Amino acid sequence: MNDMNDWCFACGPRNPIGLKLTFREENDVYLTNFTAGPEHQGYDGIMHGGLISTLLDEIMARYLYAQCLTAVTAKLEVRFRQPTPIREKLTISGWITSKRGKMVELAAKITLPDGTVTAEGKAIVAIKGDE
Ligand SMILES: CCCCCCCCCCCC(=O)SCCNC(=O)CCNC(=O)[C@H](O)C(C)(C)COP(=O)(O)OP(=O)(O)OC[C@H]1O[C@@H](n2cnc3c(N)ncnc32)[C@H](O)[C@@H]1OP(=O)(O)O
Repeated sequence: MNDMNDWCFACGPRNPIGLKLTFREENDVYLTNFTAGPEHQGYDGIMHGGLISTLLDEIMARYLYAQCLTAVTAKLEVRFRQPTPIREKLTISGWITSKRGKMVELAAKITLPDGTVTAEGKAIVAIKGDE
């Protein structure tokens, strides 16, 4: 882990075009909030699917980083359940579902203020050694 991690697109405080996510943990669930703007949309008013995937990827892989593990996403699956609107406060949550050696399986979701789930993710995240 080094200072260049400060440039992480999703959470790096130094990245001028990054999302600058900040995180918290509650009852073994890792959480962040994000409100997308027009610069994050694909179709008018709808968040770009690639960035939705980024939010889900980040909440899962970074949960392990927060546990002082160097972790990289080995597989990411996204289910876009319904359009994710811009200008609404999103809650992104992630949690561990199983561990198999150095591979950790996690799940995640994006929720609107009214509780609607717009997207779900599953990931296999690999714990890297000190090599
Ligand atoms: C403020 C600062 C913040 C700092 C920022 C912190 C947050 C960052 C969050 C961003 C997260 C990302 O996007 S990370 C960036 C995107 N991801 C990457 O770049 C990862 C690229 N891929 C890799 O490096 C590699 O493929 C690995 C490490 C994932 C796996 O390679 P490896 O270690 O050589 O392992 P390998 O021999 O291939 O496989 C070992 C065993 O794992 C299994 N295995 C391997 N891959 C998979 C897979 N996808 N799904 C299932 N199983 C798999 C194999 O079957 C094998 O089992 P067996 O047959 O032996 O039983």
